[in-house]
Amino acid sequence: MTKLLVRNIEYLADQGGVRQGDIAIDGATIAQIGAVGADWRPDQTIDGTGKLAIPGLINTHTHAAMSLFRSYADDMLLMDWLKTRIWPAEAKLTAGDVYWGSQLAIAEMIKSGTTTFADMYFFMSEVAKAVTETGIRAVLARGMAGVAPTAQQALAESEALFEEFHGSADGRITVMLGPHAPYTCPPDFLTKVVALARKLGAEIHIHLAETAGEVAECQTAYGKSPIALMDEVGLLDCGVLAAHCVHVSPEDIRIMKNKQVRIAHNPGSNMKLASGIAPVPQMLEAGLTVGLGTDSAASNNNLDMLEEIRLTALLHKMHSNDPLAIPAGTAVELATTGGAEAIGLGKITGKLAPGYKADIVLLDMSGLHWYPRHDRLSLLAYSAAGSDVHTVIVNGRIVLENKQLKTIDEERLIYEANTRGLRLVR
Ligand SMILES: N[C@@H](CCSC[C@H]1O[C@@H](n2cnc3c(=O)[nH]cnc32)[C@H](O)[C@@H]1O)C(=O)O
Ligand SMILES: [Zn+2]
Repeated sequence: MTKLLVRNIEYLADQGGVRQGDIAIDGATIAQIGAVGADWRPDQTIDGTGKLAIPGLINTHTHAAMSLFRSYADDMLLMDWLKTRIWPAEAKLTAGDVYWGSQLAIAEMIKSGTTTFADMYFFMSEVAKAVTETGIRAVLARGMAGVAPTAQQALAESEALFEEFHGSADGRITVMLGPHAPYTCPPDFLTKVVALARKLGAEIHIHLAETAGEVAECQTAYGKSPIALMDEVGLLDCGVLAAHCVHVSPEDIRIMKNKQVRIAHNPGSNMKLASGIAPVPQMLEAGLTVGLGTDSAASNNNLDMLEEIRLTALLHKMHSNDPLAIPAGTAVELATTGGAEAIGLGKITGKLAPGYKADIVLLDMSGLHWYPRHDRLSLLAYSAAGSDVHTVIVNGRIVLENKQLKTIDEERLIYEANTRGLRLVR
């Protein structure tokens, strides 16, 4: 097993605050942090001078391969965007497109400090292949629309994905079930999803209460909010990662707390699609687990989690008319520990602490926007940019070194992604 030493670095301590010290990595795991003794004999040493080590950021909700649709259809309403532009283009996707689109997203995520992402899409074995090859960590779900004739096939594919990839790639891949949303999955289909989740012991990743229209439609059709409807079909008993939850009532929040639903908050996507503002301060106050996500590059339009941290802090201050809402430290926590808990990996990633997986990002603090250094946490939340990311370690393996991708051929990737993206919308 390879032993690494990150020497003389400032790091975001598990106990809070920023400290100075060394990080010893043994294989995939953080062995020591703080003062590492001279008896630690590393195979490789990384000089941490002038850098800030943070836990790898967790992108709790995306559709990686949709990066192929970046800049194709902007400035539209969600339903119009999905129905007239995105779904027709997605109908032409091939397995190869999903592989290269996912690689494009993974490359962008690694370069901006994300070490784990939760994905919902199709051709998921291609995504698993890209994850396996590139070294990133991921929680994968085969997106399912519950309408005939594809519904049954989507369930079968989800089961096969779970059997083949859950726990694979040295444990870097986790598989969930991915019913797309209440408006694409009727209750009788969701009942089948619940049965499959129980059989496999799989958790669920779903879009919930994203727009006011979705909630109104659900009320009309079922006399219930999407959250209450999901509770009724038993979905919330499976362990749920719920994307958006923008339009939720205090009663919905109570149900979610009761059923320990974890939320993926996507401020960039919600703002761009004008979906609304999720009541994140109220969710946190109620004790809910909240992580941050980018959603896809087609509704964001990048996958930079440092931007989502900043947007989260700014959006909720503005919305609540309270500059004390979501302070810097909270926003960073949501993107690290909160995100890890949201995707069910809170025991292995999201923290720099002994025993946790070595999912570590080193930020280069030499840029002008890192001076003066009154408060590193403030600099991280409000001033840092994805382009400051210098080194990325996932599961103990260096995947970005001196801003260069170690597991991805960037030139080939750009060619494939560009030609494939343009072909899809021709
Ligand atoms: N509809 C697919 C499976 C869904 S995959 C995930 C889906 O989420 C869609 N998507 C992307 N962004 C959003 C969003 O913000 N809200 C709802 N759906 C989205 C995306 O286009 C993709 O179709 C099927 O036929 O099996
Ligand atoms: Zn989404």
